[in-house]
Amino acid sequence: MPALRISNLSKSFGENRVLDGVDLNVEPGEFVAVLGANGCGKSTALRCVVGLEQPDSGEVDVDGRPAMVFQRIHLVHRRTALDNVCAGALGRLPLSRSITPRLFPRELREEAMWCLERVGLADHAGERAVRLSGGQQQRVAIARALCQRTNVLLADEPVSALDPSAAVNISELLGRLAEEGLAVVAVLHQPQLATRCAHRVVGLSGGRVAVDRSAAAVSQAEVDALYVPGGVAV
Ligand SMILES: Nc1ncnc2c1ncn2[C@@H]1O[C@H](COP(=O)(O)OP(=O)(O)OP(=O)(O)O)[C@@H](O)[C@H]1O
Repeated sequence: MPALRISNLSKSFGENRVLDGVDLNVEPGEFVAVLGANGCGKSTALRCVVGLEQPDSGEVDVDGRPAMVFQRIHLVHRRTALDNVCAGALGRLPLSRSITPRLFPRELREEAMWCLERVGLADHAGERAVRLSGGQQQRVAIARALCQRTNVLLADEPVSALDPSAAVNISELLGRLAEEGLAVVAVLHQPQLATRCAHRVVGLSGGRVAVDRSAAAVSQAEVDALYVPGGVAV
C-alpha cells in the first residue's frame, strides 16, 4: 500500500492554475525525485501534502504524518545538533517537558541520538548547529524530521544551497533512508542527481505529472522537455 497517495490534486492562486490534477503514489522504500521548471508547482504540491497549502480539490492520503525539510535549513543555531533533533518531537511532548531543552526526557535524547546515527552525524551531537557545515546542518534537519517518527519524508530543494559534493551526499542519504523503509519525495533542480540517486523520477509540467519513470529508464529528452517553456514531455 502506498505511504503517500495524491489523487487529482488541483490548486490555483487567483487565475494561476498551478496544479491541475496531479496524481502520485509513493511506496515505502521508494525515493521519488520531482523535477520541473521554476514555477511549475513542485513546492506547492509538497506544501499541499504537509498542510501548508489547502488544495482546491483532490485528495492526499498519508500513512501517519509527513515531515518536511527545506532548502533553507531552520535550525536553532546556538543549540546543539542533538537539541535540534529532539525538537522534532515537540509536537508529541507535554508542554512542561518541551519548554527548555534541559527537560528533554532521556528516552527522547536516545531516540534523537539514533536519528543522528542514521544520518551519519552522531559524532557531532554535542556541537552547536552554527558550527556545522551546510551539508551537516541539512543532515541535522533530516534527523529532526526522522525524530518526528514519520513514514513519509518530503524535501523541498534540500541540496540547492549545498556544494556539489554535499549535494551528492545528501541525495545518497535520502536514497539510504528510503531503503530503510521511508517513502521519500524530494524536489531537485539537478536532473543528474535525480537519475543517480532516486529510484523514480516524476516531472511536473502544465500542472500535471508529465513524466513518471524509474530513474534508470527516464531519457534525457524527457527531462529536457520539462524545462522547455510550455513544453510537454516527449
Ligand atoms: N502563496 C502564493 N500566492 C500566490 N502565488 C503563489 C503562492 N505560492 C506559489 N505561487 C505561485 O505558484 C506557482 C508555483 O509555485 P511553486 O513555488 O510551487 O513552484 P516551483 O515549481 O516549486 O518553483 P521553483 O522551482 O522556482 O521553486 C508560481 O507561479 C508561484 O508564483
